[in-house]
Amino acid sequence: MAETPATKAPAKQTVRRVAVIGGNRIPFARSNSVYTNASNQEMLTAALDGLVTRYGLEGERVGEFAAGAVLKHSRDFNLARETVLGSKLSPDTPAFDVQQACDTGIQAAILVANKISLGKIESGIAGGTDTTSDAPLAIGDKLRKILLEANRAKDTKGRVAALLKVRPAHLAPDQPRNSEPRTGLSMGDSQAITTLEWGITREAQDELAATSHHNLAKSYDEGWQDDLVTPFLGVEKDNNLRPDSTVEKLAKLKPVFGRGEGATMTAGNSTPLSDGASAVLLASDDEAKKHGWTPLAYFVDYETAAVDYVSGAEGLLMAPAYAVPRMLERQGLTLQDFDFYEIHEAFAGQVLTTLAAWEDADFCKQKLGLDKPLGSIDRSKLNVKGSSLATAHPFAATGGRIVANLAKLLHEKGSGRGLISICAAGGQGVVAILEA
Ligand SMILES: CC(=O)SCCNC(=O)CCNC(=O)[C@H](O)C(C)(C)COP(=O)(O)OP(=O)(O)OC[C@H]1O[C@@H](n2cnc3c(N)ncnc32)[C@H](O)[C@@H]1OP(=O)(O)O
Repeated sequence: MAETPATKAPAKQTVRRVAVIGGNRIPFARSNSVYTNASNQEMLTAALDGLVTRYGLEGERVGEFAAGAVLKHSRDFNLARETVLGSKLSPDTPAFDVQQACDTGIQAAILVANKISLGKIESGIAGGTDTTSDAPLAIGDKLRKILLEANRAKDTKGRVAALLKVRPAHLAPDQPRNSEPRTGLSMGDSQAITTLEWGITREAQDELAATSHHNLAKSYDEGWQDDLVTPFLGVEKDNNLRPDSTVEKLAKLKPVFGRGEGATMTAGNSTPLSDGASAVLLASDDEAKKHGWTPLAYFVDYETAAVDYVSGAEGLLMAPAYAVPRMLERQGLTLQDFDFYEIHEAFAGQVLTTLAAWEDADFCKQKLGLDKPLGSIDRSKLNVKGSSLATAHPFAATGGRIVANLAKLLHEKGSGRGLISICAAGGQGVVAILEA
């Protein structure tokens, strides 16, 4: 009998492991310092081209480039593709934009990893960039509506009639806010509530901040940050780094989030607003072999979670505390089965409340449905090369920094497993596991 579409064998479905080949970033910078004239596209192109040069991809097509920025100008509606067109990659490389607030970078990596895992592409690059120095300013709603009306008018009389409605107050720009639309609270003020609820002390937060600076400073001294794309606009190092940070110095800073006696969050134990970009190359084993690339680590699993912070049922930045146990259960792992923990330091208070929640029997029982607490982690394995408090946190660039850092750490160790945890605005969180 002749083979028909209906009698043909089912289409091939593949699930493959996904290698992290390597990543790089430009040095991160505090807002309104050294990158005031750099756009998202320039920074992302620099991070991407760094990777393209390092892995011999000039003029080549990769399967896909997924990237994003949290704050985008309207001209950047097609940021990832425009970045490819301005880069050393082949213009035949497809690209698409991703946005999940501070989880943008890790989500971009997950999307690329899934496509590789399913056999749809052989390699891909994930990127992220953000600038708060070159933030998009929009015109206010009232002026925008008047201008649209003037644009629609059929004749000069109609246009003039519309434009005459403009009042001086309409000229105030609409600028991006660092606050949640549904609560009106900034990320910092939201976390200040959670920090207070969990009884996290000022000293514990300052200690975590000082450790982050010391770990990052040590990594520079050891030459570990050798894959940064430098100099970028003359910058060689993250300019937020303060190697001389001490708990005593940090204790002198005034609280900037929360109110009254319980306010413990300062500019020293919070990430600063900042600018920067990162990119990570992922590939199948076959593709890595073809190019002679040594995989640094493999993506094993990922999970996302979201919490109801609007009603106050949970803290804004607590989603990773929920995502991690789901992923651990699926993998049959405990919280202690890791050699490295990369927990994004949005605020020292966020890291410490997450760790406290995992140690708390009531939280683990009532909110996670577990018989016993997840327990403590070995703090000497946490953010060993520094994290966002020291590097700074250009929102969408942080995921790529963390994936690349962890993959490099696992490769150097030659074995083992690492946990990634990244909280984001909107009460969301993305977590992942990498293995050597
Ligand atoms: C999911 C997420 O990631 S949520 C997180 C998203 N990110 C955010 O919300 C960003 C939050 N950060 C901010 O809004 C701002 O950076 C703030 C409000 C914390 C601080 O802003 P600013 O007041 O402009 O900070 P600034 O850089 O001036 O620092 C204030 C002071 O702290 C000092 N300082 C900061 N870090 C340190 C340190 N490690 N050691 C000693 N002093 C320090 C500064 O020197 C400065 O001192 P000065 O006033 O004597 O000059």
